[in-house]
Amino acid sequence: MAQPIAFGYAGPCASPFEGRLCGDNNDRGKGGLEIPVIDLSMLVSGGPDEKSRMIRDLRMACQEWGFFMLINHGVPESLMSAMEAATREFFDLPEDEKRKYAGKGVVDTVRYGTSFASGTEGGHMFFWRDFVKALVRPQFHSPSKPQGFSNVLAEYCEKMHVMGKVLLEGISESLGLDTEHINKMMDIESSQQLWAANRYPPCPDPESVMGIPAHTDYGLLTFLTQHGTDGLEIFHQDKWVEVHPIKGAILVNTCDHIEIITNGKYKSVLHRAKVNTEKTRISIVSSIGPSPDTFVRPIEELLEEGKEEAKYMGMKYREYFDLMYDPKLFGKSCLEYVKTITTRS
Ligand SMILES: O=C(O)CCC(=O)C(=O)O
Ligand SMILES: [Fe+2]
Repeated sequence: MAQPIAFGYAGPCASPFEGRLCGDNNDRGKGGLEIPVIDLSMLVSGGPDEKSRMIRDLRMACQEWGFFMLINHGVPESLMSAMEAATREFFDLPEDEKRKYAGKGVVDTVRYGTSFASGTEGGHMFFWRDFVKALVRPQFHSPSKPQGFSNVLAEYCEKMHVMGKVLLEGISESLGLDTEHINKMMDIESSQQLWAANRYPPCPDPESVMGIPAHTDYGLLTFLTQHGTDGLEIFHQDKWVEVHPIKGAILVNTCDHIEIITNGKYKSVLHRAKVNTEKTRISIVSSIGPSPDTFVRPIEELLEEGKEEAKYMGMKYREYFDLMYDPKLFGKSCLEYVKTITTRS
């Protein structure tokens, strides 16, 4: 069934990572559940028992949550702080400086948008945020200001890419596949990697707006940090669950392309960001995806030797992008479209 587009917004990219928009602004139920914690060092340097426990935990986290906190992830705290400081500096640039990146489409390699001025992407009343995004792989792009920003960005994204590859090795193993299966199939060295940051200023009436409405992300995995101010919520067992990450942890969620290649064994999880009355919230997000030319389809080995039907249509990653902006979706998410199309013929 088609998901309604939140707030009637039909333009591209409420979120730079967005694969699906849905829900409304009233579903503010809270769950008191704790999301899983995964220790990446167990995969890299743990003994055989620790490693197999980690893989088992990872499988559970992916199957039951699609969301987890990653600790001992190998991204230095100093680099995470430097990225946060550089991001704040970017948002503090004069508006006309940022407006240079106020493009319109998915092809823009660096893009800025704000809900607080008309004529920029994101410029509509029901979202309460500014964002900036940069495509950092296969080719590296960055805002040229503030000074030093691009160096921090390059180092940060390199570390995130390395971390993402290791995690995808673990995910391959959690599915009973060869360690390198997903990385090879996705041509991860030429991965499309995206970096983005969101700034949500304090809002006098936080119940009437959303920072970002409910959506899924379209890559393979998204990595998110929220720098001391919570606001992220994930949809879990029919409830919105607030996320309160451990200090220094990176939040990971499985995205549309993990759902596609696993033929739905691991799901792309809905999430959204709330705003508050008091504090500006910053979230920094990066995603790892297939290379743009990779033909993505459910992994053959997971279809139980032909017993299970592929539930998702195969296509190149770059075609999925085009599809996200195609009016033929009629408000349906791209993921639903590639899913339902296999049952249409
Ligand atoms: O700010 C957040 O917590 C969520 C951001 C997000 O989901 C996105 O940028 O895709
Ligand atoms: Fe997202």
